[in-house]
Amino acid sequence: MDPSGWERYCYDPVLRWNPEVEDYFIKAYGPDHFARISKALTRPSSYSCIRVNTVKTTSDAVIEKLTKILNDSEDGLKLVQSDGSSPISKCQIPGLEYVVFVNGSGPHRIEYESGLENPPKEVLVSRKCAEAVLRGAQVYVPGVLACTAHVEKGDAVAVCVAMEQPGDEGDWSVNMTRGTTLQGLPTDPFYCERSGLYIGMGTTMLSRAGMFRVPHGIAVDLSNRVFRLPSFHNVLEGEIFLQNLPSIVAAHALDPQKGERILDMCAAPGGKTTAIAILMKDEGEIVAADRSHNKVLDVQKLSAEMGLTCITTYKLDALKSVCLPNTLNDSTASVNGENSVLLTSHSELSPNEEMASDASKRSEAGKLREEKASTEQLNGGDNVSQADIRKNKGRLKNGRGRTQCQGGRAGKSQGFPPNSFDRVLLDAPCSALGLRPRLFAGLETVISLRNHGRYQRKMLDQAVQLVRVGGILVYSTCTINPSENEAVVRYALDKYKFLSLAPQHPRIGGPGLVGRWEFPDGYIEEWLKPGEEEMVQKFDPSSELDTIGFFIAKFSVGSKD
Ligand SMILES: C[S@@+](CC[C@H](N)C(=O)[O-])C[C@H]1O[C@@H](n2cnc3c(N)ncnc32)[C@H](O)[C@@H]1O
Repeated sequence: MDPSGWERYCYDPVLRWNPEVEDYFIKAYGPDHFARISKALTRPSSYSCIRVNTVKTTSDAVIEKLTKILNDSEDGLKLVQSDGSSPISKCQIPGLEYVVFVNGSGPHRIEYESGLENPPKEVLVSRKCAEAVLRGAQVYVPGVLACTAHVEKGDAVAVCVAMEQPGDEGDWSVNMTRGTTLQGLPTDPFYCERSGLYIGMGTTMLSRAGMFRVPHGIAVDLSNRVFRLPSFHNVLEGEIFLQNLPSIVAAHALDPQKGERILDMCAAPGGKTTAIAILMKDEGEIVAADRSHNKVLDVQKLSAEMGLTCITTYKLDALKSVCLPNTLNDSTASVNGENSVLLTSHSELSPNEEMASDASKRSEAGKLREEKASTEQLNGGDNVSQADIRKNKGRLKNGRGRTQCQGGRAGKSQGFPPNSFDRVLLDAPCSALGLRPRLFAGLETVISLRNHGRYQRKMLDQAVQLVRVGGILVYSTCTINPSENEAVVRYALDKYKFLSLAPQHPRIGGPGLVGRWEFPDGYIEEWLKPGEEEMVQKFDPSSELDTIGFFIAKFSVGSKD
């Protein structure tokens, strides 16, 4: 293939940001570091991280089973490392020996079998589809946007990505009608824009007509990928959980102890909840709450699959997690020693904060829509009717199962009394600007980023009240945005003098950002003070650990008087 062909048919994406956001991140990280972060975000981690359910099995047993599974699969052959060694290994970080890594590989240079003179047949997929494919998924029918004419089942095709393009008014869109025909010629829609956005070569499982006619199924079997990572979909269910390393570390930072009462305020789908339960050897009580009813069911399902019984799930808005004792209503007060079905004292949000809350809800809604597997409908509201309270009370009296895993219903909670938990995890909803691979980041503005921070501070206000004196609060996000990380920590430490940053074990992330930033509109954001930066963990996607971008702060709760 000629050199210009290589340039076109390769994978070398440039992450697009809102210009003001880019300026802000460049100030925060420095231009070179931010360029490295931006590049790292466009790639998947080079390994899959697997948390072993030590309540059911051991890492040695899992390694043995995975080795067999990989050896038996076609992918496995491709995963064997260049020196012939196994791609599967145990994590060497003390305390994390129950974590197993499976190395992938890439980026690989793919032979697209033809070049500019004789372009390959192509299938153009949505960005979300491409991001999933880069993580190891197949190309499914709903993700296909366009395809070359006369493609038949069994044809070899190059798969490329349709990226959002800037509009005249600072907006972004993919102006492409599903079913568009590609010629592989410069006259094609988005011909130039697709350059450097080829993610692999595969074999069509359907003809072009089939791809746009059938509702689901695999459209392309992508056998030759830019990144090769094994897909562990439905593998060793209940025995393993695919989880990013920083998320596992967040559960360790909480340092849960057997017999304690722990609240996970934004728990779904339950990755950290189940990690915490395993660290507690399934002894004690973990209250796992989430705003979304369907997502709470996911937590129940995961808990049941993993055989964990110490998890109680509730549908609860984290902004309304605290119920004050003077709002107790006899008819809904604690039943059987449970103190979760209570009338709630809700803090009113200012218009700005309503906006923040709405923005965050919208971004959550956006994320939800994008999750192909999810069938969830956003819940219309979190208000609890008297009928619901009566029903809930009845269920409790009749003796609810501890994990409520059966029956497909999530108990609604109206909040918990202050100081009622030993430890609280607030793994907050966030801009998710640390998740990898990410091919586009243009939608977040400095205002939306700040609004995420406001929403998180409101949640933290609730969390602080729920931890008992002497207890622990862990705050985490999966974003690189300082407004949602360091600025939230600054807010917490300045507002609540009884909070102090506590050391975390293990500490494998880097330091947080010290300083402040004045936005062009005059808004000043304060980050950490000197001496605080080593107390938090900031996982840098461009660092050697090769993780997602993630942030963890651990607070000790002193006397609240
Ligand atoms: C980052 S995810 C949590 C991931 C989870 N901790 C895990 O490890 O699997 C954030 C979660 O917050 C939930 N959420 C968003 N707003 C919420 C709110 N106001 N109250 C409770 N949960 C909320 C979302 O439904 C989402 O499941």
